[in-house]
Amino acid sequence: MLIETIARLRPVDKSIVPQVVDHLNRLTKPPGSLGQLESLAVNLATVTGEPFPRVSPPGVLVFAADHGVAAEGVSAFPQSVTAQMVANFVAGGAAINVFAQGIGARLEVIDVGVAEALPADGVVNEKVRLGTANFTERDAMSAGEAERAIEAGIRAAERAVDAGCRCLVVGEMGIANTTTSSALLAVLTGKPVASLTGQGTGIAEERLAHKRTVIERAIAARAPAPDNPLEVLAKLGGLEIAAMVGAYLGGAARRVPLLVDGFIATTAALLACRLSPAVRDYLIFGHRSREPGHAHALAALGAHPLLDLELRLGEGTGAALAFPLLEAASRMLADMATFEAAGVDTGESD
Ligand SMILES: O=C(O)c1ccc[n+]([C@@H]2O[C@H](COP(=O)([O-])O)[C@@H](O)[C@H]2O)c1
Ligand SMILES: Cc1cc2nc[nH]c2cc1C
Repeated sequence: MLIETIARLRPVDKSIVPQVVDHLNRLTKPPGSLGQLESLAVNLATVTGEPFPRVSPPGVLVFAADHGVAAEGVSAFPQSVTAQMVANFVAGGAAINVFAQGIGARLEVIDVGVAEALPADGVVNEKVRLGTANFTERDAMSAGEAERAIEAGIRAAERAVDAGCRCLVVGEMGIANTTTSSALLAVLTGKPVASLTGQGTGIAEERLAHKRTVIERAIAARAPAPDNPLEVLAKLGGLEIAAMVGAYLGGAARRVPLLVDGFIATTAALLACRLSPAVRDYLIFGHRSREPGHAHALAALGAHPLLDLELRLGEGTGAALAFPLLEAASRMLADMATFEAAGVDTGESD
């Protein structure tokens, strides 16, 4: 399924660009005056292959899993919070529930590896294993498990598109997953661990040095080949990150715009692009996270996020908050009057 999805994935069709730019320049505004909203509209057209792309309704996918490295004391919160927050997602009380409702999204919560049993109702059970192993001691998971988690993500993206979603917001929940993401990024980018490691849920400054040491020790012990993204993912984790990789691959194969969230989501996006570079064209970056490593992850993808609200929550919240800008770009193309139709005189450029 992974191989077939990658084989189906094509770069976006740029032949539509002149038609869309021409239309944008006929709309009742000085050419280019809607700035980044205009480039966003062009992007949406190339992704979907439609001159009047539609992005509603969006689908929000929240992948949850636990991380064995939590045992090293790298998070400000205990591992139990992952399962408890999944229960909160099901009950509708988390930030992502509120923001998803605000944009009329279909929300799905997928358990790919929460360490505890979860209620059957309201969570898609794709549990690959009960959390990853502590990667300071052994590989986080096997290559087969990484592939199964990726495939759970592909299935989730396909379910959302089959249900009518025209844009995907990909989010996550997993205590200690900033440690995993920093380790992944250090290997994938070759940048020093210190520059990629931050406070996550809010560890004290003193504990940050310990978090860095844990990551450095783990990378030295696991020594994954940086040019083998599946090996990097299996050795360092995590299960929800693998599933997000799958959601990006599956969504790109179905030609829907993919809204990337914060630090963890961007790390997964980088992995997806290493597996299949064509994915890059489908990614729209929702926001810049407060987590310091996010800037490096964004730079590795040549990405410029839409919002900078100093968020550091995850769950897909920053991406969901950026969705109204995509909706605005889509409506601008479809609903604005042209100079001709509105009887407005054109300017010097025509
Ligand atoms: O999205 C981000 O940029 C982000 C930055 C910091 C923390 N988080 C969230 O916080 C959790 C990971 O933080 P930590 O400290 O446990 O590694 C995980 O559930 C993420 O969703 C998310
Ligand atoms: C409460 C809480 C909510 C979260 N949502 C995503 N990561 C989180 C981490 C914590 C601790």
